[in-house]
Amino acid sequence: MTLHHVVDGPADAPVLLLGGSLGSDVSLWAAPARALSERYRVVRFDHRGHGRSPVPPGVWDVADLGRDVLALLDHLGVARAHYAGLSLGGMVGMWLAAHAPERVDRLALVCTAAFLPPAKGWLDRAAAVRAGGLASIADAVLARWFTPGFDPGPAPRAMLLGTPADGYAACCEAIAAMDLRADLPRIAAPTLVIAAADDLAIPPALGAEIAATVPGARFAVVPGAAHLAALQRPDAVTDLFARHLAGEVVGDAAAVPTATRHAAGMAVRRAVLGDAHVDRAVADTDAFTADFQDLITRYAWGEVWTRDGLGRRERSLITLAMLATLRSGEFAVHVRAALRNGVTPEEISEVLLQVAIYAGVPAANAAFAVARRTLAATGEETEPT
Ligand SMILES: O=C(O)CC1=CCC(=O)O1
Repeated sequence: MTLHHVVDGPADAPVLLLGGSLGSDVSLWAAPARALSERYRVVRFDHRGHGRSPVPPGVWDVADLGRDVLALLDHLGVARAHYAGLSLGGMVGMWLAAHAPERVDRLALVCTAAFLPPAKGWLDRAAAVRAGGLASIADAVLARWFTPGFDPGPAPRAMLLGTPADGYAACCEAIAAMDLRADLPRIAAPTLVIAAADDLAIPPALGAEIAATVPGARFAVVPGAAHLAALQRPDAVTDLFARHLAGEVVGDAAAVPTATRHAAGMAVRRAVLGDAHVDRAVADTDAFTADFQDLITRYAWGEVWTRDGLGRRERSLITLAMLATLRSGEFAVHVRAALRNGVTPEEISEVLLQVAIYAGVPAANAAFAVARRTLAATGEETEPT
């Protein structure tokens, strides 16, 4: 299978591959290709199941999409190329740089993530598209492609609606199954990660996590753009590509420590609260709560829960006492977290006795009730045996 592709620029120039997002085709890159083809042989391609590329039967994963790109390079007789990809295209770029490092020169990753839970959201979207076609999700997708008030004209909707439903759905399923986080430290290509300031589909924090984990990566944020930054701010994206490909040090290394805290916080938050809880919190995040979620992950989880001075078990005991005293709705979540951190039901009971003495019997009484229900739901024994 050969991916549909469009080539611009001199035959003897260095090759730049451009891979697009879910629901896009080669037209996504028309403006950057026009500018960059003065210096590069720009090869824009449609992922399988997209644009004019074939839609192979069956399921596939991001590795299959990456192998399609390697086959395209072979078809073109190109040993090594620069690669830039947006969203799904960036996911393919991370896979390529980690699994075929000899084929990737410089790498640019735009509005993308190495891991994009919850899987259920992607599987639900795939099912909706298989049942009702792209029209059934078009308004929701377009609302996140551009910032409110930006008029992209009719072309992006037509591009999305022109995507084969089976191809789109299979790529949603590939994203549901994707976890490239372990690949990131292996990427040796000089990497520029670009996020869009107003991207609600893949917020800048996820790009920052990539930049924090890929050795030596730089991070830049394009203002005034949402997810399809290549269409909304082609000038800014093209400028960053051009400078990065020319070897200029582009972007902000200072953003990386913040990203590191976010990545570390997210890892601890997942270990303590569980993937299901964190996936729900991430999925519920919107423009109103995004900054708060970022603060919690970076500060509570990335700065305090990660400190060495106390173990997670001790932090859980203290947290239970405080949440019980405050009669917080988060108490049940932290009962489950405490079990994960090695606290026993007997110790939870001791904590609540202490709460009764120092914070008051009513607070302890309410917490005992919640703790008992929560422990029963997790299958923990609460009666003396
Ligand atoms: O369509 C979206 O919601 C955003 C997105 C994720 C991967 C991709 O290519 O687009």
